[in-house]
Amino acid sequence: MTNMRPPNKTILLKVVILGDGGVGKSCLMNRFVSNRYDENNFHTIGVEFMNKNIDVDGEKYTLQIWDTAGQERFRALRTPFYRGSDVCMLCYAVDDRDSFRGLKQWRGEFLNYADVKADKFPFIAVGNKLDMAPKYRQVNYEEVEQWCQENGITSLIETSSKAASNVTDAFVLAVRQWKHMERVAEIELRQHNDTIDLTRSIRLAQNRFCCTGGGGGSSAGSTTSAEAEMEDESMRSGNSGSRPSPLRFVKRNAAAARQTQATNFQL
Ligand SMILES: Nc1nc2c(ncn2[C@@H]2O[C@H](COP(=O)(O)OP(=O)(O)OP(=O)(O)O)[C@@H](O)[C@H]2O)c(=O)[nH]1
Repeated sequence: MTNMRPPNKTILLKVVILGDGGVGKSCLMNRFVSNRYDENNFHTIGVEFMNKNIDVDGEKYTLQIWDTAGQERFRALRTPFYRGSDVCMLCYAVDDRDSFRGLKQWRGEFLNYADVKADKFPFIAVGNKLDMAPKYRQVNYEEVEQWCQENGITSLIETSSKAASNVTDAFVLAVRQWKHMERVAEIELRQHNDTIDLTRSIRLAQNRFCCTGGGGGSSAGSTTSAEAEMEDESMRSGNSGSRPSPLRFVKRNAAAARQTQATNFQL
């Protein structure tokens, strides 16, 4: 028994999306939840959230996605909502270098207000606006990958809400990152306790709950990614049978074009 979750229950995860104003956080959420894209989105004031059901690696999740205001003047309105998050998506736009530079500050703000440990929390970096013509690109995948490695962020993906590229994959990656952290926490817990006290609620890296309801969200309800069929061991390379060394970044689908670039954590 690896955890105390009853089988066939839906796991509710709070996913918070952070990043500079205009990088496309609201568009990302809307594309994922409703498959809609609005070229003339208004700036978010404070926070908004939407639910979406998704199956990942044979488990059902309801993602409660919190879209936050990126503009500095709304700082006080967004920060109270960081607590209780299970996953944090750090967003930048590939055509906006400042938004990449801002990731450090966003990560710091989140760690401060969510009150979680940096090395125990699942962050994922998301580079949006992948559809922009190459001449407008200001941020290279490789430099973000490097920054992620230096800051203990183990998942990176580029997306386009406009072109609907990699959007579901980004959320699947986020769930997998959460799952990975949960397993690490469980292993640590077992190492510290030979006997697990089943009457004690295990608060792993973050809050999480089980629920039986559908959680609202899109009428489309549950989304099943082809990748979601892969076992959680797919946090390892999908096309390599050998066990990779720990704490190493690899590119999934290395042969794929930039459009599908994603970095994932290696167990
Ligand atoms: N080319 C391109 N433009 C995008 C994409 N996503 C969003 N945009 C554009 O960027 C604008 C801002 O997107 P939003 O989703 O509102 O940005 P945000 O990060 O939520 O901004 P704040 O609410 O101010 O924090 C949109 O109105 C679109 O015009 C994308 O994938 N590609």
